[in-house]
Amino acid sequence: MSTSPQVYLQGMIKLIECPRDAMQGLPQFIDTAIKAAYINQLLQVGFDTIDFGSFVSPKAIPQMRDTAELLDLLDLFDSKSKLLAIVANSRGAEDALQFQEIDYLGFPLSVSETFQQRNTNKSIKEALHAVEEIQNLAEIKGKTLVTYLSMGFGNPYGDPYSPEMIADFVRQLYELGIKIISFADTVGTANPELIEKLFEMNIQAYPSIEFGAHLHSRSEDLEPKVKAAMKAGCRRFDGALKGYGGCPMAKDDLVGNVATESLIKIMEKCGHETKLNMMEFNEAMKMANVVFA
Ligand SMILES: CC(=O)SCCNC(=O)CCNC(=O)[C@H](O)C(C)(C)COP(=O)(O)OP(=O)(O)OC[C@H]1O[C@@H](n2cnc3c(N)ncnc32)[C@H](O)[C@@H]1OP(=O)(O)O
Repeated sequence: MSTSPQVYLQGMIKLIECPRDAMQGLPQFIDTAIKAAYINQLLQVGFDTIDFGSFVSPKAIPQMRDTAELLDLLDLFDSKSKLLAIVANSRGAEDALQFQEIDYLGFPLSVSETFQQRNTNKSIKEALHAVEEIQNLAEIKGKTLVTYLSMGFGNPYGDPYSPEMIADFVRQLYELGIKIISFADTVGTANPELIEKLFEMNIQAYPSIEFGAHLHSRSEDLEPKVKAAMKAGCRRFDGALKGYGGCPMAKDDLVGNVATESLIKIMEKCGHETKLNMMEFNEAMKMANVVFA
């Protein structure tokens, strides 16, 4: 049965561009000035949010060690985009919250015990405690914590997984006052049926929470996945130009980020105007060729 176009059209789409995710795993350090030039170009495009950097251990993610310096080089005054920085402990949150320019903190929570350890050296219990601390710190400063649920569609480590487990994580996050939760398909295991089910059950149960999709997918599989999320009411999508990147802490068979240009095409097919400046977007695409060469 085909889906009525109306299903896709309700509500504004938010596109979150993730240069941080695109860059973080690259072994050769990208000069801070080059990062800044690229992000400044992205700031001209009109994305809702730019996930631009992270305040984490430079030993864990060496590429992002210059996030504080990078901020000084960003031209934010004529951009409507908001900035998001990833943090993985209270120390990182305190560092990020010193910067007025940052609107959102992002925390990588995981439903996989193995991945939570691997990514943040914490158990899930410890990570949930960190979420609580960071949420409190963010609230004091009037900022919003976005919580990612990585391995949200299954994991390659053999850890337990079920949609009901996800619902339980969402309940706990709701009780901590979390307003935005993004389901991350960190290694690209999701299928359209699971995506629809997960978004539908959680959006219906928690209408006050904004749910997002941080998918990793081969481009040929992407459209049905995005449509499944949209059909279930998801209106927040993460992507990275040309599909660069992915989490370096994840298992070896990592699939890249969702290519933003593919997301835009799918949104347009579904009748959504993305309201992006496509001239600036095309400039950013040209720059990506150089930054990620
Ligand atoms: C799915 C995704 O894409 S998520 C994004 C990618 N993943 C990430 O960004 C997660 C990064 N992970 C981390 O930064 C780490 O696992 C941590 C910091 C959260 C925890 O690691 P731990 O080793 O337990 O931290 P611990 O507190 O023992 O400190 C270890 C070192 O990191 C440093 N460190 C800890 N937190 C921070 C921070 N927020 N900023 C800078 N340095 C830090 C410490 O000073 C210490 O340095 P030293 O060895 O020179 O003394």
